[in-house]
Amino acid sequence: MRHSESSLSIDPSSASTSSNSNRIQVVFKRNDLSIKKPETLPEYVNASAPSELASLFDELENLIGLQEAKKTMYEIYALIKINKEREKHHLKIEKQVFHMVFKGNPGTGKTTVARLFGKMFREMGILSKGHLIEVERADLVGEFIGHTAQKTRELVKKALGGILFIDEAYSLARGGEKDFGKEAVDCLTKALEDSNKDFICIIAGYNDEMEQFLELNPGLPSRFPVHINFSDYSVEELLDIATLMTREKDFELTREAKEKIRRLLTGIVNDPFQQNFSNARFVRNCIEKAIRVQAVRLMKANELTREELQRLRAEDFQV
Ligand SMILES: Nc1ncnc2c1ncn2[C@@H]1O[C@H](COP(=O)(O)OP(=O)(O)OP(=O)(O)O)[C@@H](O)[C@H]1O
Repeated sequence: MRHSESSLSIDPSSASTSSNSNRIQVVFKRNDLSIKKPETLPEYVNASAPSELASLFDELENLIGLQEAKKTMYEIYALIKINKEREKHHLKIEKQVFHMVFKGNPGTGKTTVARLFGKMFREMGILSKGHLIEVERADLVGEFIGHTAQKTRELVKKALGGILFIDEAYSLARGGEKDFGKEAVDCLTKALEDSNKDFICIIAGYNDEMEQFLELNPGLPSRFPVHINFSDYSVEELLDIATLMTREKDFELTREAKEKIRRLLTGIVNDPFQQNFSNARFVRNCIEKAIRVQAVRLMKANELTREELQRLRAEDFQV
């Protein structure tokens, strides 16, 4: 991860002209913070979701960007509602499978959304518990014959009632035919076959590698019918995330601090040699570091006002 500003930085105003530019933008006010948010929450969700679910929809809606994830959840909610109506009229209801593929770069919100989806599925009656079991290759793959199947089965059991989230799922395909990763995939495929099982499996990772992973076993693509792309955030979205994160921690960014972060992000996002940029996680790390730097600065101050304790200044962002 690069922490230095790039010499290739461009006019910040052009940084926001991403693929998101044709979305409807409204100014969303929560407390006293103004963040531009796309207007997406359909009226039917507002009107019909019970309170616990409505507050989870709010939580989803308040996440910056993530349009595909939001749209998918609105569709699933509508489907569940309409199925209930069909039931009343004795019409057939096709049971849909909600195992999903989350495709996107690091820090684009995949785990955050998976955790929230779990709770929302619980409230919608799709899952009984809604918890998230997050695993990676080492959790699934064993060291001797039979060990992998046992480990995988145990994790599926733990995930019952909730979500089994497999991060960097393609690493299961890393070792080829002889690797125990293949055994894990086969075992998982079998668990997914049982559509009555009360759990949802989400596999996550980078775009291309996920496509290759799905080709590994002919049974896999049809078992993961829901695909969600997690795009890299634009500079404006990352700045909105920075504002949200600081607010949630009871801090605030001065105008100069925001400009400094904007310049830094513009440099990184437009750097053609930039690799492994971790999107919102990079922003979180920057803010956490700035909070430490601010603490040292404040230790030298004569007087500590409430405002100064909250204020993150440009000089606190030492990159
Ligand atoms: N849209 C968003 N709004 C606010 N915060 C976000 C958003 N997306 C991500 N974050 C924050 O960024 C951090 C990284 O997010 P998360 O772990 O969900 O990403 P990820 O895609 O699962 O990353 P990885 O693939 O590297 O595991 C978390 O602290 C999360 O709270």
